[in-house]
Amino acid sequence: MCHIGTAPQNFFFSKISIRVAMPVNEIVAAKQWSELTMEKTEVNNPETLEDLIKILHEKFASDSINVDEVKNIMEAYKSNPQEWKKYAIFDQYRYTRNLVDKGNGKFNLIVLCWGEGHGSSIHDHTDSHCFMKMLQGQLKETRYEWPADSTQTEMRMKSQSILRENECAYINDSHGLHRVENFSHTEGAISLHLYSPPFDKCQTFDQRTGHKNVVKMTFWSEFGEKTPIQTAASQENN
Ligand SMILES: N[C@@H](CS(=O)O)C(=O)O
Ligand SMILES: [Fe+2]
Repeated sequence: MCHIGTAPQNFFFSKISIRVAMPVNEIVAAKQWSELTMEKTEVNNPETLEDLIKILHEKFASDSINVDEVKNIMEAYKSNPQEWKKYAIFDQYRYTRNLVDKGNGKFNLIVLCWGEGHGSSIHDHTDSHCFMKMLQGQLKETRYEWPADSTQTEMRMKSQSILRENECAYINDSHGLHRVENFSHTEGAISLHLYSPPFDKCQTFDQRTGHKNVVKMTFWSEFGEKTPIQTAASQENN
């Protein structure tokens, strides 16, 4: 009985005395610690596109990245059209590539706009990481095996999947090649791609023969401003 009666009193007393005795610098340290841990939870939950870009800059500052972590961060950003609409510039004839951020030279972040029925050729990703997140609508991704050299045969399909709003897919050349298509006849689709390291050329492949070509990739707009028409860019990936 006695023990039960006195314990809370002691506890109460010691709690008060710790508070009073805690030096100011320790209180500041405790506050900073709690802010740090709060920041840690925010890392995986970017609230805005600007927030997402800031986090990506931090993650790509080091020489190695964690693919699953980046994929999770991109998925955690909940698409808000107000934040990306200035980059979403469509073309009537083919999908467009709109540069959003140059990632301190470590990555390119690009908004791709796919009109009804638009799609890419089968292509590789020039030994880079490729993250692809849906901002609006849906896209179909078809993956293919690399063709053997000097082949003349139909390319072998590996898999097909539908990417839905806010989902993020990942591919690199070791996973094979892919083609991406907006299969809707009535809606556009918009995706956010991150390539690291950045590249401006890739190889495209003929589905019937496996023959390849190197193509230059251009931006339809940069930082929300339409790029002047480039007449030399006749070979494109779309
Ligand atoms: N990798 C393509 C888009 S997609 O079809 O993955 C590009 O950057 O143009
Ligand atoms: Fe691609």
